Order: sequence, then structure tokens, then C-alpha cells
Amino acid sequence: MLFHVRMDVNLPPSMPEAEAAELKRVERDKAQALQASGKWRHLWRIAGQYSNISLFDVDSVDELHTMISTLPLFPYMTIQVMPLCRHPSSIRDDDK
Ligand SMILES: O=C(O)C[C@H]1C=CC(=O)O1
Repeated sequence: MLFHVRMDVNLPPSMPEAEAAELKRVERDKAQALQASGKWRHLWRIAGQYSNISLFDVDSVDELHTMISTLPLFPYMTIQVMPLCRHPSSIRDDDK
């Protein structure tokens, strides 16, 4: 199952710089592990914003929820999820 996910990060300005840096480091490690697993298929920065557009390929909505809600930055993100299905006019024969 494919999901388009937008994540907008809002770290509180009062958060100490070292704490924010550590949070981002742990987040990066987790995001890269999920990408290596094939579950987090695409990760793109939205130009000019502390936001990303991602494509997840998971087995269920519950799996997606668990994946997203256990991200270290989850408490500081606004997240929008859009389920995707094949477009009847698509000429691609895969979903890559
Ligand atoms: O920077 C972000 O967009 C937030 C989050 C998503 C992946 C990652 O490494 O951090």
C-alpha cells in the first residue's frame, strides 16, 4: 500500500540547540534505516520549508501509523497522509 505523506516540522524555539541536534540525529538514523528497508521509499525536502514529502510502501495503515508515530520528531510534526492507488491512465506497469 502506497501513502503520500507530508511532514511539517515545528521545533519549539525554546528547545536547546544541543537537544534539537540530537533529536535530528536520531531521526535521521531512523529515517535512513526505514529507507534501507524499502518501507520509506522516497524522501524529499519541500524547497524553502522545514517540511518533507515522503512516499511510504507499507502492508497496512496500522504499520504506517506505527512507523510515523514512533519517529523521534513525531511530537513536533504536523502530518498529512494521503492513500494512493493506481491511476487508470497511468502508463507505468509498476508502482515505483
Ligand atoms: O527533516 C525532516 O523533514 C523531518 C524528518 C524526516 C526525515 C528526517 O530525517 O527528519
